[in-house]
Amino acid sequence: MSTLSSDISDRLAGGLIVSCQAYPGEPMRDPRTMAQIARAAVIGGAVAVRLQGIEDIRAAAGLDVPIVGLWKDGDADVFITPTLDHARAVADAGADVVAIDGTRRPRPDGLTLAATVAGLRDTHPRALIMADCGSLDDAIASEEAGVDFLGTTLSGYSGEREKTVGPDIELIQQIAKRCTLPVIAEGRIHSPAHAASARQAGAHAVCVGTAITHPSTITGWFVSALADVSGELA
Ligand SMILES: CC(=O)N[C@H](C=O)[C@@H](O)[C@H](O)[C@H](O)COP(=O)(O)O
Repeated sequence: MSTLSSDISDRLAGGLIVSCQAYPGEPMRDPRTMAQIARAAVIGGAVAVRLQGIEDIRAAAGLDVPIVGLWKDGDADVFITPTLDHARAVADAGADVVAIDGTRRPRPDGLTLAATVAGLRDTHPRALIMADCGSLDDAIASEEAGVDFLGTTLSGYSGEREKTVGPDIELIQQIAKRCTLPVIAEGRIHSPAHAASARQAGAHAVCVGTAITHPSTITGWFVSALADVSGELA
């Protein structure tokens, strides 16, 4: 592990990364809004923030925590920072850690994951790389490809694993046991208890998005709980 990588890894250790994302067409889809949410998360104790899109990453510059940046683009299966050009643009925008698709699926630019990692290292040696994986085999391949962090982001979304209710604790355990790199647990961590379980399962850090930064979904959780009670009372 390089000095740079171990510095950031130390800052993330045991901590919470907050993913601040609004989806196309949503009212909060605005870089200034996302930067404000990111600042609020830092005040709450986040050790890093995860931001989607070049403008959102730029808008969050100057925060006192590392930025994990990604760029969701395209209609292909591989859409999280899908190509080397996307990865370079995310690094140029100011991300300390570039999150890229870490699955073994074909990438839109035809490069392998290893070639993508090597290409980014060539032009942006200071950028660290997080592989967003969907399975243990993805994580093993990503580690071999030379990334810095292994995320469970795509578990339940890449076709290799069931979409668990809550985090995929089994996958976190499998990766932590089999791989050497730090694991970032991400995906459907919907409560502090989920976050604690992910950490206990071997995660180096835990990334939460929806449950902190997506008010429409959170509102929906409350609305359906009330609807369930109304059904029982009827
Ligand atoms: C699968 C995919 O596209 N995941 C994205 C990755 O950046 C985001 O939409 C998620 O919100 C993020 O991973 C955090 O997960 P959760 O929102 O479940 O806490």
